[in-house]
Formats: sequence, structure tokens, C-alpha cells
Amino acid sequence: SPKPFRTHITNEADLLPSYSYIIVGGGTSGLVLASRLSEDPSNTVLIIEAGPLVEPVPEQLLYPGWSQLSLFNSSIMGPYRYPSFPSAPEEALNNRTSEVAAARVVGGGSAINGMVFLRGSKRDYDSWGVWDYNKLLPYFKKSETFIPPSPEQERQGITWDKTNHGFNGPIQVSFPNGTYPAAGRYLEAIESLGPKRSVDTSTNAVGTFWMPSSLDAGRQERSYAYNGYLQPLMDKRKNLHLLSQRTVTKILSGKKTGSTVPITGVEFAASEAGKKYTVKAKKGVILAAGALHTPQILQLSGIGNPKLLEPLGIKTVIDLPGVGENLQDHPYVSVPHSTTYPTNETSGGSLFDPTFFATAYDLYLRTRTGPFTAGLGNTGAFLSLESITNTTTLNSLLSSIPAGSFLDPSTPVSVKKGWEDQLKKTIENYKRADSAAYEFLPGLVALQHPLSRGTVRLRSPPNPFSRPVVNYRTLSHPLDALILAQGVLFQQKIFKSPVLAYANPVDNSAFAAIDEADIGAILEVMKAQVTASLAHPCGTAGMRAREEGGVVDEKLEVYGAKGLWVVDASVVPLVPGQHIQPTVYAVAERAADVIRGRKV
Ligand SMILES: Cc1cc2nc3c(=O)[nH]c(=O)nc-3n(C[C@H](O)[C@H](O)[C@H](O)COP(=O)(O)OP(=O)(O)OC[C@H]3O[C@@H](n4cnc5c(N)ncnc54)[C@H](O)[C@@H]3O)c2cc1C
Repeated sequence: SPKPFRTHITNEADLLPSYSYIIVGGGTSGLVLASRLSEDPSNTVLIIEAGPLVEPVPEQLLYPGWSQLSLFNSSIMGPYRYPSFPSAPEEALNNRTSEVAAARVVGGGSAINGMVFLRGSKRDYDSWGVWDYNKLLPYFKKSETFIPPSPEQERQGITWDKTNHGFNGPIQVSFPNGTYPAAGRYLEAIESLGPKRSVDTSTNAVGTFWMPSSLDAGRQERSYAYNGYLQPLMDKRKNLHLLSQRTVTKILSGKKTGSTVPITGVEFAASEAGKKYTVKAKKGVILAAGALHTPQILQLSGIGNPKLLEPLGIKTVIDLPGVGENLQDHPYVSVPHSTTYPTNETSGGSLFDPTFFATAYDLYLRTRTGPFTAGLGNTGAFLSLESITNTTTLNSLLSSIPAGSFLDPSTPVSVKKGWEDQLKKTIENYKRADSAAYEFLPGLVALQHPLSRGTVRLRSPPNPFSRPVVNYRTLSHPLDALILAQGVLFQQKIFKSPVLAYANPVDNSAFAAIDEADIGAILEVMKAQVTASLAHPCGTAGMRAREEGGVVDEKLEVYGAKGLWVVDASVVPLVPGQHIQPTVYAVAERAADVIRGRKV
């Protein structure tokens, strides 16, 4: 009798000789594309994913065990991530390195992330210059099923507005059952200094708010690209294959005609020493390997800057200097305060007590309530520069921007031109109330719109199985450090607010002893303490004009190629002032319609 159809194939012998589309990377964006492109039965679709297919287990689906169970517990989440590797030493951070985090599992970043689920402001997307907020809005809605707060949650002060939400998409978005009263007080303390509460982040992304999560409200479990987009199709949709634990080593191309190189398929292998296989794509190849690995694959395939490729012995197939440039993330600095009433008990320590932990875990498994349903505090603020500084400070910061780009000296001319445009937009946005300069959480302050730009480059000798060289170049532009310093001062003010006096906050940070006028001393501490990445890398195959360092056009097709698209965080040209997974979902949803040739 014929073998039953299986979506997940584990043996190359089960591959079709060719597919309409091959998707490289079965992560957040890759699974959106797989689901949408295979809706059309005339398409055959193959996903090739470097990591394993892990059927979700409670430890992975848990909302928040945040610090203990998911993000940072390598014994549980280790198998779902690339082994940690250090970034290149950073000059502006005393040559320190940061750990580079990237998922390697079916579901990608959405399987291991902190589940914060918020979009940036309209202004942030309108600053992209190609797609804008109105083009993305239908796709923000399409990707989510928003679950409004329960009456109990509304009593806690959680508000919402239905205008810009979706109610029928694959990713469940809701507020967790568990919250801590102190979390709300943090917001009130900020509001006592001027900033306002936002009713709903999808209508106003700048202000203080309760943060929704990618969370199934009923089960209080993680909602992510695998259980949202792919799992419901497994073994049902016969035109869709997933090949896991295979690394794509190269994109294959045919003979150039005119100025265009046709893309014909991919080469892949299970390990460095393993046999190399090829598979053909009839309509094309879709890169969804994330902002750190997509540029690596392009460069390994000869698509990039000849000045970087040729010394490594790689023949240039498409001269595209923007590949791997323009790297952006959200650097942050911890400004911890101890309180007699923890502002965030979950990550603050009580779950580190084994007895408390075991009781809380048991409660979660039985009733889906308790500390395991409360993560990160679920409150935060995304605030503009003008809302936390006075006019004199704002004007002095923005009128004395040091001349020069502070880009890596090897930055290609086109990329520099693109950066100059981004500089103008970023400075303009710093003067406005509708674009966030900062994220404030009880323990940290993160910079939302850095002017510094990093790079992702191949290691020498080039090897698809070694990690790329990631140089965040954090705070290389001096204005970034000055703006972040204002955030540190504001965080200290928050904890001095009478609203939090009942909790007796004590500033435990290295900033505590510094006089607020001594910006130089604050900058010195930041050099020693800033962390480069909130795991929001983007921009490394930016959607912008080719003469401005762009890698893909507005159809997300790689310049100079026919049948090669990028659909992941790499294409985001200018990082929004927010955690970026909802943006990645929306971009991927729109990409699917664009690639299918639908009206968008
Ligand atoms: C630890 C962490 C915490 C985060 N927290 C949040 C948060 O709370 N809220 C939020 O909004 N965002 C968060 N993010 C960011 C968000 O999850 C990512 O921006 C998003 O998942 C990126 O999606 P992507 O499709 O671009 O890449 P990914 O989802 O990373 O997918 C890329 C996939 O490609 C695969 N791949 C790579 N190279 C190859 C190759 N050569 N061959 C085959 N497969 C390959 C990888 O294994 C991976 O599965 C976090 C990210 C991380 C890592």
C-alpha cells in the first residue's frame, strides 16, 4: 500500500525533484510564507530548516517562566538555539563582546522569544520610505487573533481598542492571567512625571501600557509560528514539505541574461562533513533565515560586496554592497533597583526558590494560573525623547550632533547614502511625540532608534556551518550614547517618584553614585555595561533603493536576481521602536501576497 503523506520528511529520498518555491529557514517569517504560498494547490513548497522540529512541550509553551525556563535556561532552550557565540569586540563598549542570540528550531525566534507582542508607531513605519504603516496594517490584522482583556483584567486597568486589531489570524494575542500589582504602580510612577497611558498600543504605540503577549488566552501557552501557521497543516496539505536539520549552504543560479541572474535552486547538507544535495526551484527561492543568517547565505552564494567576497575566494555573482550592512538592534542598559515590593517577582527571584518553583509549576499545569502565567511584569513604556527631557536638553542634544557618519570605514558609498537619509528621519522623529526613543522596563532602558550601524560578514575561511561575524558597533555614533544617558536619568527619576515610595526603592546600579549633571561619568559606566542586543537584529538586507544600499526592492526581490526574495527581519530598513515579531509577521504576510502576485 502507498506510504501515507507526511509533511515532515527526514530523508532526502522523499524530496520531489523540484518545487515551485523553496523557503530557506522554517522560522517566524518562513512558516508564514509556507502556509500562504501552499494555499494555492498549484504551488509545491519546500521549507528547509537548520534546526529540529520539536513538538511543543509544556516547558516550551509556558508563557513566562521567562528567565528560568525559556530564554536563558540553556538546558531547556539550548536545543532550540544556535550555540551562543560572541559578537565582534565593540570599540565603543571598551572592546567588550555580547552574546549573539538566534533561534535554530522550526518556529524560529517565535518559539523561544519573550512573547512581547506590540507594533511600533505609525510614524516608525512611515519612515521606512518604501512600505508604510497603511500598507502593513491589513497584515498586522491578518496575522493576529486579538483576545480582549477579561473583565478581571479590565478591573486591573488593562484597556483596549478594537479599531486596529485582527480577530481571525493564526497568532493568538492576549494578556496573561497572572499580574503583579507592583507592575501597575511602575506605570503610575512614570505617568506622575508626565507621559500618558496609551489605551491600546495598536492605536498609539507611544506611552505607558500593559503589554499583550503572543499567548493563547485559554491555555495560557505560547502562540508561535509553528502552532499558529504550520502545525494545523501537518500531514494535510499535500503540496507542502518540511525538511528539518538541514543547512542551506548556497543559492544556485543560472547564466546571467542582460543584468539579471536567474535563481534555480539551493544546495544543502546535514552537517559540515555531510553529503551536499541540491534541489530545484521552478518559481524561486525565498530567504527567511533571519537577519544574521540571510546575509551569510547571500554572501556564501556570491551575492554581496566584491571587496569582501573576493579576498575570501568567492566569485561575485551579483554586486550588491548592501548585503550584511545596516545592522540595527535595540541596545540596552540595566538600571536595577531593589524594592521591598518586587516590581517583577517572576524574573526577580522567587522562581529561583526550588520549592516555590515546583509549587508554581504544578499550579500552572493543573489550572493555568499562578506565577507561571505572569511574565516580565507585562508593563512597560515606550516614550519619546521630547516626553522625558526639557526643551533645552532636547535642543542642545539635537543641535550639536557631531559631524561624520561614524560608520565602519569600509562602508560602501551607497550604504552611506542610505544611512544619511535614515539619519535625517531619525533626527526628525526625535523631535516628535509619536515615535518612541526608549523602552522602559522596571530593570532596564533600551534605545529604540540607534544611529550606529553594525555589520554581518563571513568568517574566514567561509563556512556555512560556522557563525557569521556579527559586529553590532553599538554606540559607535556618539548621539546614541547621549540619548541613552537621558534614559538612565529618567529611570532614576521614576524610582524616586512618590508613587513608588511605599516600596523603598534603592538604586543598585553603577549609576547610583553619579551626579545627574555628570554626563561624562554616566557615559563611562554605559561603556562598561551596555548590552548590544535585545535579540531584535534587522536591516541587513534592507528594502530600499539599490543606490541607497538596498538589497531588495519593494516586491522584496533581490536586486539583480530573478526568483530570489527575502522575507525576514533582514528587510526591515529602519528598526521600529518596539520588539519586532509582530512586524516580522506582518511583513511576511504581505510578502506572501506580493510573491503570489495578489493585489496589495
Ligand atoms: C531570545 C529572543 C527573544 C526575543 N524576544 C522577543 C519578544 O519578546 N518580542 C518580540 O516581538 N520579538 C522578540 N524577539 C525577536 C523576534 O522573535 C524575531 O525578530 C523574529 O522571530 C525573527 O524572525 P525571522 O523570520 O526573521 O527569523 P527567525 O525566526 O530567527 O527564523 C530563521 C530560521 O532560519 C533558520 N536558518 C538559519 N540559517 C539557515 C540555513 N543556512 N539553512 C536553513 N535554515 C536556516 C534558523 O534555524 C531559524 O529557525 C526575540 C528574539 C530572540 C532570539
